[in-house]
Amino acid sequence: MATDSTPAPARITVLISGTGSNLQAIIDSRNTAALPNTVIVRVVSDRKDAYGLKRAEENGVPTTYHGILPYKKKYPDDSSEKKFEEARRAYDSDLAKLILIDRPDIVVCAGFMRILTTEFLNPVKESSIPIINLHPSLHGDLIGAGCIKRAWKEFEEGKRKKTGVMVHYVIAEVDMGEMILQQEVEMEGCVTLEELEGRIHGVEHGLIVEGTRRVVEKGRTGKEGA
Ligand SMILES: Nc1nc2c(c(=O)[nH]1)N[C@@H](CN(C=O)c1ccc(C(=O)N[C@@H](CCC(=O)O)C(=O)O)cc1)CN2
Ligand SMILES: NCC(=O)N[C@@H]1O[C@H](COP(=O)([O-])[O-])[C@@H](O)[C@H]1O
Repeated sequence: MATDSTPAPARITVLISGTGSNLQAIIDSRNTAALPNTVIVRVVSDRKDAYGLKRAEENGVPTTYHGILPYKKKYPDDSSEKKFEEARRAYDSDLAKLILIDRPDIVVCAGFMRILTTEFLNPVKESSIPIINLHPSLHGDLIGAGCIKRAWKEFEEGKRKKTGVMVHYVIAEVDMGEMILQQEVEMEGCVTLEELEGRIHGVEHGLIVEGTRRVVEKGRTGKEGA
């Protein structure tokens, strides 16, 4: 409830597909100096078994499972060129309708493992709602899914010594939207992939909260508070 002095809390919708450790970081940061005056209005997962749904439920956050299967059954065309294109577009169109009902001020992709089509991006953009994504690579370095494993392979081959994490705006071109902030992660000294994953996740949890705060702040004041 807004009062004359305190604005209404910024409304956050989070999209997930899995464990939800980054969602947990956002949950834990609500209404702290790290993420002041915020409320998570919904968590949406494309995977029914995503542990992040449980994290949300345990913290009183509304959840929705939005699965692709009914769309693949309705639009079964998996021909080589189609690749369930119609199913994906119908899925994304309904996903946009679903999240717009909550009137979010920001949509955060926190381990959401689907490429979003313009059927989702356009309606959300028309509502002037920013969409941001957490990505385990530096801007313009590695693109798409499986970046941590790819960075590790190149490290083992002596082709790289560092990787990183970024938070960026989501546009149609995957992982190429304007960077909001990023942080390098040194790979030297890592003996296993799991060790690198631990270093990366440790950086992610801070970056996703700060990236969300900056974009929320920009929505409030017009300036991204760095
Ligand atoms: N249009 C955009 N969509 C998404 C972006 C983006 O920047 N633009 N960021 C991603 C997150 N992401 C990397 O950060 C990412 C996630 C998933 C994939 C991918 O190839 N997914 C496959 C597999 C889907 C499945 O498992 O069923 C796919 O969608 O075919 C690439 C990048 C969020 N989306
Ligand atoms: N391309 C997107 C991508 O790879 N995202 C990655 O998914 C994981 C989600 O972890 P979480 O479910 O524990 O938050 C995170 O490592 C995030 O960087």
